[in-house]
Amino acid sequence: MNSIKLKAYAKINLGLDVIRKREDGYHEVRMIMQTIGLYDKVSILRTNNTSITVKTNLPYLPVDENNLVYKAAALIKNTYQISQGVHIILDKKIPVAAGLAGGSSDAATVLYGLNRLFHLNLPKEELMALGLKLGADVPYCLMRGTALSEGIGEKLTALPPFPFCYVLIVKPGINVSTRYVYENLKLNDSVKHPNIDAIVSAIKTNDLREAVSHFDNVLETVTVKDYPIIGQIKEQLMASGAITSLMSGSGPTVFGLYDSKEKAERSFYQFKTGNLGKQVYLTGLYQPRLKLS
Ligand SMILES: C[C@](O)(CO)[C@H](O)COP(=O)(O)OP(=O)(O)OC[C@H]1O[C@@H](n2ccc(N)nc2=O)[C@H](O)[C@@H]1O
Ligand SMILES: Nc1ncnc2c1ncn2[C@@H]1O[C@H](COP(=O)(O)OP(=O)(O)OP(=O)(O)O)[C@@H](O)[C@H]1O
Repeated sequence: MNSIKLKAYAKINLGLDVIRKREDGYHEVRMIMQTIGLYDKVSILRTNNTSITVKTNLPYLPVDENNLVYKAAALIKNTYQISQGVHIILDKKIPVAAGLAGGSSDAATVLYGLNRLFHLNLPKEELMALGLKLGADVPYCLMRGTALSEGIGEKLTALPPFPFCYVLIVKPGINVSTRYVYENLKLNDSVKHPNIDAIVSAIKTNDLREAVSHFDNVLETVTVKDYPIIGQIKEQLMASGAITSLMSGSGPTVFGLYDSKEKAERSFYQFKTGNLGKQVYLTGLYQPRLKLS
């Protein structure tokens, strides 16, 4: 096998709680992770030289060692002393710096792809440990589906699939860095912590309404205040008949879940023709896990 073509799926957070700030500056979290059907295409080709080269459809993304796909390839090549080069073609559709783990998923996909392309037969645990060096969301992106994520994102527990819903993704035309949001989070007594255990229990009993009633994201306390457009998008999603709407991760993307295709499509059209969303996608929850040994 000289090349491989893969899909790197985006995630949303159905619940996100921050427990405490650790001594190393990272935060201990408890999150419900969910893969959605929006993906980037990643093609990896073995080459006749020793270098890593990257090509992407987005002119503003780096193609050097600052791109997460480059970092993932370099990590594999250095760790396992692989001299042969690779060319990575990255076709991005997942909005960038959006809270959808686009870069993390691309990196996870390259780890997975190179494991297969170079017949490394690395066990899941080893791939996930490598992934964690690239970003806190990368281990989850190697798992996919519905999961509880703890620690800084590396302690993963698979959950039963969340009941299918249509997902409307709305990213406003603002950029918010993950680091900024965590650094500006104030974990004082007035912060309302979501009941992550209640979401886990409701998922286990397949109770959609009960699960949704506990959805919340503490990082909204930073962004909704700074960027009122996030609150406006949430309001429009709810007014359009969404079961719930929430900011994903550190934002600024907001998602709405729908049990009706018709309502989701009508809302999609409303956002597409309005001025709240710069990037708008209609997709669904995506449940298959990535198969690892
Ligand atoms: C917001 C989420 O996307 C929710 O899934 C993740 O918690 C963030 O995951 P990520 O983007 O893969 O995170 P990284 O690339 O490892 O870290 C970006 C920055 O976010 C902060 N960070 C991230 C994860 C975490 N548990 N605590 C943190 O404080 C750190 O300041 C770090 O410098
Ligand atoms: N392959 C990549 N795709 C997207 N961004 C990348 C990539 N490689 C490096 N980056 C850089 O990483 C930054 C974060 O991008 P990304 O799209 O992963 O954010 P995110 O969706 O907010 O991630 P998360 O949800 O994990 O916090 C961007 O500013 C971008 O320049």
